[in-house]
Amino acid sequence: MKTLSSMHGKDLVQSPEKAVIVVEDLKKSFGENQVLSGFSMRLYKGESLVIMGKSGSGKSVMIKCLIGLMKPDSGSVNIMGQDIVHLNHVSLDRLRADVGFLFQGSALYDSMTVRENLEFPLRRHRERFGKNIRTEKAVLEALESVGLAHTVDLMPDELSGGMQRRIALARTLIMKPKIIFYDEPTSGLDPITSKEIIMLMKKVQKQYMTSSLIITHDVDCARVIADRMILLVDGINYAEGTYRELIKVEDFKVKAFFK
Ligand SMILES: Nc1ncnc2c1ncn2[C@@H]1O[C@H](COP(=O)(O)OP(=O)(O)OP(=O)(O)O)[C@@H](O)[C@H]1O
Repeated sequence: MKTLSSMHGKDLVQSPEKAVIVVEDLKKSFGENQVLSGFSMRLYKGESLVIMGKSGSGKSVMIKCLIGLMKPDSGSVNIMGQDIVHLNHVSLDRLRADVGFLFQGSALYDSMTVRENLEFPLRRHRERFGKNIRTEKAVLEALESVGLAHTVDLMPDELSGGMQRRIALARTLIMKPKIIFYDEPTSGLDPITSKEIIMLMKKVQKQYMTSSLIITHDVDCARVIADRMILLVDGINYAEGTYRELIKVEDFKVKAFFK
């Protein structure tokens, strides 16, 4: 099989020691259905890496293997120096505090105010911040970074879909994660709100100096945000490169993404 994985974005420093996630030769099957058949990737510090794959290509399976929710059949996943596949629950939970998630739907708790929604992860990971964390300050800081400090006492159903997504991002940011996983961050949003979310993701990436792994179908989102992209096809990292590099590739499986 022809792979195009040797192409890389040129602008980022991609020395191995700068990798915050290293995935090697990940394989996962369900019975006869081989979903991942040797997927490898690296996410470098400060980078926005977009992974695209068509529906059913195994993006969710891959993410679940990355965060320890699913065990791969073989291969390795290393996040910030820790071997995820063999990590115990306690260490995994601790590591997950360093990794923020913004998943599809990004559900807020309907019965809690915005403030309570943001306080929730702080309480859950109290040992990370100590007893003396100034909760109110942390909540307002996170809300300010998504431009929604004025909503602190509102309930989720008083907010638009785009605002709810931004609050969910604030709830992720309050943990000061080193890596953020975004799963379809613009799904279900209109084009203008999608653009706002993408610009916000770019802004917080700089402000919080995070590394981002973004799963999306949205080519416009990828074009704007990706420092580098990986196309997941046939269970492998079929093609890798910047948006500009990939749109020039004369391979029908790659071209299918940019039609
Ligand atoms: N727990 C499971 N048991 C059996 N098969 C599964 C399981 N989880 C996923 N699969 C299969 O793995 C394949 C990939 O599914 P996955 O959800 O990862 O796709 P995806 O790329 O995330 O798709 P989408 O973009 O539509 O969300 C599918 O064929 C799916 O049926």
